[in-house]
Amino acid sequence: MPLVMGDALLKWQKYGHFGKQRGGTYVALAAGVLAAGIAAKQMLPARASSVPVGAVANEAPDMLALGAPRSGGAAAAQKKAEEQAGGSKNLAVDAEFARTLFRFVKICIPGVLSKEFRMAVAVAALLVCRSYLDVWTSDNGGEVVKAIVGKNRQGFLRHAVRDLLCMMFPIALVNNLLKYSISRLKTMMRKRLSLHFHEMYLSSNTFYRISNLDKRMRNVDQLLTTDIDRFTSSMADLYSNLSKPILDILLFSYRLSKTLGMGGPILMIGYFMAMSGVLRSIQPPFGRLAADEQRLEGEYRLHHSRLIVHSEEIAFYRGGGREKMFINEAFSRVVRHLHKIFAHRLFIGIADSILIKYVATVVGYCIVSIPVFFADSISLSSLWPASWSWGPGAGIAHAAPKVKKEESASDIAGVYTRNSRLLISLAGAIGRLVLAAKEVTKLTGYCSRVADLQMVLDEVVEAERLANNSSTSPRTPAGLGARRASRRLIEPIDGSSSSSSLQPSDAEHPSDKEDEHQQMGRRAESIDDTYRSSSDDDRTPSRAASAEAAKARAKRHELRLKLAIKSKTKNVNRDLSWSEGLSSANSASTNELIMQRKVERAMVPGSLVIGGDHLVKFVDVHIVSPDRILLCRSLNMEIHRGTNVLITGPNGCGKSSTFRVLAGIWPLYYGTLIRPRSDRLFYVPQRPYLALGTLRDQIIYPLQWEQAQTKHLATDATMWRLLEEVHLLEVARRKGGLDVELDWSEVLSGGEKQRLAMARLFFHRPAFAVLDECTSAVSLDVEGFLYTRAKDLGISLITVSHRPSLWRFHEMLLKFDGQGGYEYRRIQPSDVPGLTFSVGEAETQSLSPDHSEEQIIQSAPV
Ligand SMILES: Nc1ncnc2c1ncn2[C@@H]1O[C@H](COP(=O)(O)OP(=O)(O)OP(=O)(O)O)[C@@H](O)[C@H]1O
Repeated sequence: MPLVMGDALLKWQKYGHFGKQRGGTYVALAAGVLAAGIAAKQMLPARASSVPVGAVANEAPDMLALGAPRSGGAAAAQKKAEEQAGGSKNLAVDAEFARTLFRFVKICIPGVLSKEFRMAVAVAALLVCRSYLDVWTSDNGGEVVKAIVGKNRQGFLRHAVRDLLCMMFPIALVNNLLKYSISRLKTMMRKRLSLHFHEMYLSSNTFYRISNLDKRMRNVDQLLTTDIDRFTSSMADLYSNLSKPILDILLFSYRLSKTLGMGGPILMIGYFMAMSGVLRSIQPPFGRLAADEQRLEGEYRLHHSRLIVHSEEIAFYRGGGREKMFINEAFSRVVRHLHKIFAHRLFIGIADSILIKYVATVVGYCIVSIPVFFADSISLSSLWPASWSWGPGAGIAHAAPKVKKEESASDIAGVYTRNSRLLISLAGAIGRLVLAAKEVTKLTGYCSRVADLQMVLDEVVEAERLANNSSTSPRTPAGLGARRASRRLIEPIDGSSSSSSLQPSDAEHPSDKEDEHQQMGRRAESIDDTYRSSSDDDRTPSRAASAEAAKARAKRHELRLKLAIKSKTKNVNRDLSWSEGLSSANSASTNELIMQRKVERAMVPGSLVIGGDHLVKFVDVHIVSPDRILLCRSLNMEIHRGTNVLITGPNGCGKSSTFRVLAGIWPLYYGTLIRPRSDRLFYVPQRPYLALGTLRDQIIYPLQWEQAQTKHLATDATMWRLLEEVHLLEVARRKGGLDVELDWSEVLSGGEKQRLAMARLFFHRPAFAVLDECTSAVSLDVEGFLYTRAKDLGISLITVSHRPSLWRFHEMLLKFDGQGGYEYRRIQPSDVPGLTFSVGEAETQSLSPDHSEEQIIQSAPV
């Protein structure tokens, strides 16, 4: 840029100062156009040399810094982001986009009284100020040069010293206030949108469903952090990058028209616009290339993060060499892909230079030469009829270049300086406008990603809400809608599953139990019909099927289910079948009778009944994985408070999955489930989650200390007592006590972590606890103590374990066969040689329906 300006100045000196004044003026203007061409070239987007959008957003207000070099790294990063957002999708700027954008704008700027709206108004006001200051700077620059060339000391002092000193404060203030306000606006909008999404994503178990069950959204973390940031930044940039250039172009063109006529600016604008269209049409698919680059970079990063996470295991295996191979291979793939991108950039860079730099210069020369060489035959103003009062020719017949022979060198210099600055500014404004058009395209990409997230969250949250509603009113269309919506969660994103069927696991042998299985198979098919019909419905924009259709489907299912129950062959392996469950209702407590009736009423697929604290009951529940594998069919199991159940079976048979369904984090597709409120059901996994915070925070998780104090009367003494009960007193003292913040998952051993999780269980004292191999790393003696303590507290234990030592703490056995079948029965002494518990005692516990919650709690020592 300085070279070009110097070159132009030399030409101006040659032809303007020493040569003919008129010719010199036009050559000076040509130099200005040349500079403008280069400036505009720097502003044009979407090519290897394109300006980073963020940089432009920040620099846009600073018209004086148009030619300033920009960070290549930032450019690359922004470009990557830009192309990633656009991806390989063709996203249109249409009414749908406008509607979606408007929805998000309303979230970001909730009303005219909001602080975001006030900030947007402030930015608009500052943009207007900035444009007027740009014009003033150009005019004043011209006056300064004119004073210098004309040796006008008074004029120089007035314009170069007094005026500039007076205006420097407002200019600096407006420039920096503008940058500050745009940044604040971005952050404010990001905050609004992020909080909006946090509200949905972190409500209930939506985060789990999104990442584990709903396969449509990948990298939600990236969407919630990076993409929302880019989207709001892009919106704020667009706001400033659209409004200011339009204002600038009008202002600068008007000013230039006073000396050049309107034709010059309009032809230049037209040329840049046309060329940007041409370049875009021959542009390689940078969106797809960048998406691939992101993927390969992601794979490369993944190898590094796996190395960090599993460093200890890899070190034990001495696997550094093998890992180096993985990492180097992944890195080579990145490099090869980058080379491909560079080759594309080489091609587009050549086209870019020719069309935007050199041909633009020629065009600039031609435009300003027309009045010089063809003054008598062609006038720029004659390109438009002077009679058009509204067009570019309006009033310019007399406004054609006003350079008179008698003008002095200082006048020419002043005109030159002002015009060249105005041309540079005009070119910059055109560039930003072109960029803003690109920004809109980019915004469609970000908008579509955020809109996808919004849509999935809407559906998952709605499914969750309806599922909760359905627990009290399972027959209502809302309940059916919930089940349909929850089924949608396992539809793969491409919808291919709509024609697939619910698959039995690979190990299944239908011939073994032909009769029973035929029936079950039919029922599984009926579920699949539901999947098909519901998935078709669900893909329609209205989502909710008509109430009639829902009722009809419910009726069909009810009928099928009744038939299935009626003709069900008795499973000899089951001690407690559904029919027995019904008949035993006579001896059940009133609560149970009410519950049974609820169950009868709830005989439509996938009904959840939130009951009291005394019962967990599965009635014909199918356990289905998110991959639509039927892990267990028609699970019937009844666990009264006070009964402890041991669950066994081969790996992958669905032991943990049963509790995913019980906890409500996997959808209940079929059957009826009765369970207590979520906070009365506790889950202790094999690898306990330890949150960030103190030891106290680990024990009371997920409560905060204030909540824990209110709800459980928690005190420091309780905390120490719990630590003592799980044999962690010494460890706690060694680590610095209750209030030391450490990364507990790092500083505790596997067994210590499991014992801490048991302290958490004892603190919360739920009605039922699912212990999923949660003492696998604990020594046998401590394990026995922990189980005894849990039972003493009145917690009914549902344990998944392969350890024979744990059998004695349970009365019932649920044994999966790994082929979709199971048995649920009382544990017999013969099951485990050397088992030492009293069967009579166990029987009393498990069969006593009158064993009320109050009795259990009262008998439990605290
Ligand atoms: N999020 C998931 N998406 C898809 N399939 C899953 C998911 N989680 C588990 N599965 C599959 O469900 C099946 C049952 O898993 P589950 O965790 O219930 O096994 P398990 O009986 O507890 O096994 P183990 O004794 O090894 O812990 C497995 O085949 C597993 O691959």
